[in-house]
Parts: sequence; structure tokens; C-alpha cells
Amino acid sequence: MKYTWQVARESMRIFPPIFGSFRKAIDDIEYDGYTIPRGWKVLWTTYGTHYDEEYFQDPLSFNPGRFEESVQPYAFLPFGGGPRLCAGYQLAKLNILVFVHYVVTRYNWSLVTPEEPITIDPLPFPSLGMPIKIYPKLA
Ligand code: HEM
Repeated sequence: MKYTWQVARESMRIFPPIFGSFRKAIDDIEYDGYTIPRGWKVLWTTYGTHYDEEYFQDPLSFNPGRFEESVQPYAFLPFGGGPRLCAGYQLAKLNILVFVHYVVTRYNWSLVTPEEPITIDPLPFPSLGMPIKIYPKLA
């Protein structure tokens, strides 16, 4: 399941399920010559680091093997990070791995509309809901 998780992570790197989230500055913060005053909200975004060459070489390529190496803290953020990290992270990981395992090993499936357009609003999703044909593999 190691490679399956690498594929899932790479999918969430390229198309993160959330755009980002907010944090509130509990003190004045100096960052890159700017002051973020106490009480201000800061928006962190997944795309900010997921598509940054500094953290992911050749970021537009789908390359699950990149997760063989460890990733810098707070660079890969589909589940957020820090004290408010997604509380369901481990459950989501388990569900993804079990789902992909059974779909791949027990079923044959294909896309009904292989050229289905992807709509961005604000996150990408298949415009027709990605209908598939699926049937159990014969033993
Ligand atoms: C692929 C599936 C999921 C993704 C991508 C996801 C992503 C996220 C993200 C990005 C956050 C915000 C983290 C932050 O602000 O640093 C979050 C928070 C949270 N998630 Fe998930 N989540 C997933 C599944 C789940 C599941 C299955 C559960 C519960 C069964 C869950 C429960 C929560 C809760 C309770 C929080 C709020 C945590 C807090 O504020 O302390 N999530 N999730």
C-alpha cells in the first residue's frame, strides 16, 4: 500500500481537496519585511507550496515517486497542519487506501466520457460527475 499512498498524496498535491484556510495572528508577526498585526486573519493556501519548485521539483508533473523522499514540514497541506491538522486524517487515509485497493483488485471499470471537461469552481471537479462503467472481475 506504500505506492498507493504515494499516488493518493501526489493526487492531493496537484488537486488539493481544499484551497486553504485561515489563521488568526495572536501577536504581531514580522514576515518578509511586512508586519502582520495581532488579530489579523491570514489565509494560507495549499497551492502556494504544492506548485512551488522550491518544495516540489517539476511541480506540474504527476510523479508519485517524489514521496519516496520526505517533504519539508508545512509544504504538503491537503490536511492542513499544526495544532488544527485535520482530525480525520488517519481515517481518511485508511478509507482512501481500502477503497483504491478494492476498486483496483476486484473490479474492472472505465470512464463513460473519457474527454469529460473539468470545471474549476473554485476547485476542479468533473463537470458530468464522472460516470463510470464498473463490473466485478471474474475469479
Ligand atoms: C480526504 C479527506 C479529508 C481532507 C482532505 C481533509 C482536510 C482537512 C483540512 C485541510 C482541515 C483544516 C486543517 C487546518 O486548518 O490546518 C481539516 C479539518 C478537520 N477535519 Fe478533515 N479532511 C478530510 C477528512 C476528514 C474526515 C474523514 C474527518 C472526520 C471523520 C475530518 C474531520 C476534520 C475535523 C474535525 C477538522 C477540524 C480540526 C480542528 O480544527 O482542530 N476530516 N480537514
